[in-house]
Amino acid sequence: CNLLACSQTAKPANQQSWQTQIQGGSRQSPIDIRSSESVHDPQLTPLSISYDPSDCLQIWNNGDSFLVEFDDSKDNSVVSGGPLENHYKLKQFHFHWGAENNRGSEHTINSLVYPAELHLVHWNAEKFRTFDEAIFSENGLAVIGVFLKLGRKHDGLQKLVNALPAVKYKDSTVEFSNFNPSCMIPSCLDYWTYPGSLTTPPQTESVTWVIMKKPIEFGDDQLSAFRSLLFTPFGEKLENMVDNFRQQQPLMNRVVRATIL
Ligand SMILES: NS(=O)(=O)c1ccc2oc(=S)[nH]c2c1
Ligand SMILES: [Zn+2]
Repeated sequence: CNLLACSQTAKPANQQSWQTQIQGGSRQSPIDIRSSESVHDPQLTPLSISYDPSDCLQIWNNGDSFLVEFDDSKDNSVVSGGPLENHYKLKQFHFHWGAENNRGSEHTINSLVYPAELHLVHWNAEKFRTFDEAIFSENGLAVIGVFLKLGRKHDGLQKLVNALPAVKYKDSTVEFSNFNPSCMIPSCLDYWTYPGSLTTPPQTESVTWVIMKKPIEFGDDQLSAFRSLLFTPFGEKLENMVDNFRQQQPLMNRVVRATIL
């Protein structure tokens, strides 16, 4: 399923950047992935992803995005393999999107922007005791990024979309159960991987990024439901939750590796 060729050599990273980055940050996210500069690594095995829908707990509007949160007290929803040395537990997933269809994703592919991007956030439960400890630690997190493009309505996503009006306002939560995030993983498991950071504060450099090469499709009405959420709490000025993505950061001294499965 690999449609994007990648060469064997990695060119020197772009050292200049006009964009802001945390003081002294050398591995910030997101980045623009230049497929021709990615390095095919035959040692990258397929990801092993297994989620238990009964671990799904609630949806929370945290004022940045809406987080679908999972019970990480058991070992049922985990990712391993690929570039990961350990198994990582699913903590939450969320999205980033634009006010208009020409922007929204955080990562870009050869400068191509998608209207939205899904982040499945996992933490290294073999090395750390809690998620909060992991976000400040090397190899603490593994985030799977999946691009969303507009097209056919995504049937699996509709259950989530139907729950969004209940979390319209910042700091609202709603019970949400029996949802399997596997329905949002593309059938083609080819990916790029690189060492990076959280894309929102504290922007700690604790993330192994795994960006799926193929997007999933979802419908205009589903994206409109994302855009109907608010950054602001009940009773305050209405500000639609849109354009909640960070600008691309300099690659600096990093190589993006690619699978060809
Ligand atoms: N957008 S993201 O890089 O996936 C991400 C994931 C988990 C996070 O926890 C805090 S705190 N900020 C976060 C950002
Ligand atoms: Zn994110």
